[in-house]
Amino acid sequence: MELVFAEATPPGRGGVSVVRISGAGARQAAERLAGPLPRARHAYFRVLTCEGEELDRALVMWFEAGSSFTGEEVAELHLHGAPVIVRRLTRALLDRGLRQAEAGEFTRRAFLNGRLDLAEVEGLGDLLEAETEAQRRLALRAAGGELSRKADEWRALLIRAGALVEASVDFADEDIPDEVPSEVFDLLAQLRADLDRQLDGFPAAERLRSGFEVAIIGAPNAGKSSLINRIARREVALVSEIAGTTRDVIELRIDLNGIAVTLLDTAGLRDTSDHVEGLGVSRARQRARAADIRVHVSPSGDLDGELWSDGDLVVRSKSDLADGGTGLPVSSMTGEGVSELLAALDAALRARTAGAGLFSHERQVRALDDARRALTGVGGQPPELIAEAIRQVSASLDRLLGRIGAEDYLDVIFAQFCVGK
Ligand SMILES: Nc1nc2c(ncn2[C@@H]2O[C@H](COP(=O)(O)OP(=O)(O)OP(=O)(O)O)[C@@H](O)[C@H]2O)c(=O)[nH]1
Ligand SMILES: [K+]
Ligand SMILES: [Mg+2]
Repeated sequence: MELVFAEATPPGRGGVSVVRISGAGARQAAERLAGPLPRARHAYFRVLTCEGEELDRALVMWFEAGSSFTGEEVAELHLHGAPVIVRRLTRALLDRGLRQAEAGEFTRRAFLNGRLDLAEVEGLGDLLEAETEAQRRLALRAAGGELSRKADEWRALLIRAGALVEASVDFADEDIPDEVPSEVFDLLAQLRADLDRQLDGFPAAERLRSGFEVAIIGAPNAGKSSLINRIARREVALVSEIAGTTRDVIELRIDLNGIAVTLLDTAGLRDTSDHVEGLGVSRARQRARAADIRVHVSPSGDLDGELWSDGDLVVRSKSDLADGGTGLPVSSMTGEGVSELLAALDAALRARTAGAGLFSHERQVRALDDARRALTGVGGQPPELIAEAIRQVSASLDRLLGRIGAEDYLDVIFAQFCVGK
């Protein structure tokens, strides 16, 4: 593999900037700048020199192939965190024929070298993007190999079942039908139940990873935009006494006690002859339907019967103006009821995350679903068919971990990584 390098820390000023070099010869490349670095995984404080000129004083270390992040020989230079130093070093490394790494290239190399499987790569990508505690926790489990261990567990079970099927085939006597031992069916039923459980837990896990959507809906002037502004503690949406102020859907990303939530402020729902407002209203309905929860807002505590879904919340807005009525009293003017509303939302979302599984990506679930399909109907067939089903499930698990069929997907996933990762 070609020798590549990149700044592993975010570009800009900081305490330190770390430049990582990966590939055969990484140590030598570092030694040309820093002098001899006899021991792997030892930090050396060195003067870096380039063309006889001092470049920086840095902490330098290297890792042998097989015990680094990428699996290749890696050197790390911990420089003073000034962009000008990184630029000077970049020039020096390019002059020496090293290439700048592409986005995600270090991780891609780690994957190709078998240091990470695809589920771990996805977890790592999620970890870098995590904004809330729930996202961080879920991503860390995936990056730490929990999905991979689950797949290994399933694989062990398949190997045992496969061996039993194999042993049941009596090659000597082709006239007597072969009996598959019942343990095989027990093992496959166990696998199937586990797959079911993980597939059932996907929607909640997916929401934990990507966030829930909560649509604030109601008639014009109900106070929807005022409410989202109150929650945001800033002016994210225009507010006016004119009915039909909001047209586009306005998104506010919040961290609700660790759960990522996107609140949607929407156009007031009504029949209108105004073309543009009409576009806004149909957009509002569409997004409201697709949302996980709708918060129905009106001064009387009414709800939109057409869009109502179990688990939705009802807010009686402008509670500072009038008493009585149904729904949670909330005033965006005084702030009354806002924290109660957020608490209710938190409880509603938390209830939906209760059965969250480990698998949170569509790609992973497709592989699990294939595996489950291969097991469907496995019962009284001849051993050859059962053996074939076992092979198919194995192939699905290989796809899950990216051992086969990942080529097209790799470019997509690594493009989301930043340079230096
Ligand atoms: N007193 C009082 N007035 C409010 C409250 N919330 C909103 N208003 C007023 O009600 C009017 C409409 O508020 P908006 O937040 O624009 O209502 P909206 O539901 O977003 O309206 P559209 O975008 O037109 O559908 C504005 O004049 C607000 O100042 C409240 O809690 N108390
Ligand atoms: K308004
Ligand atoms: Mg509005």
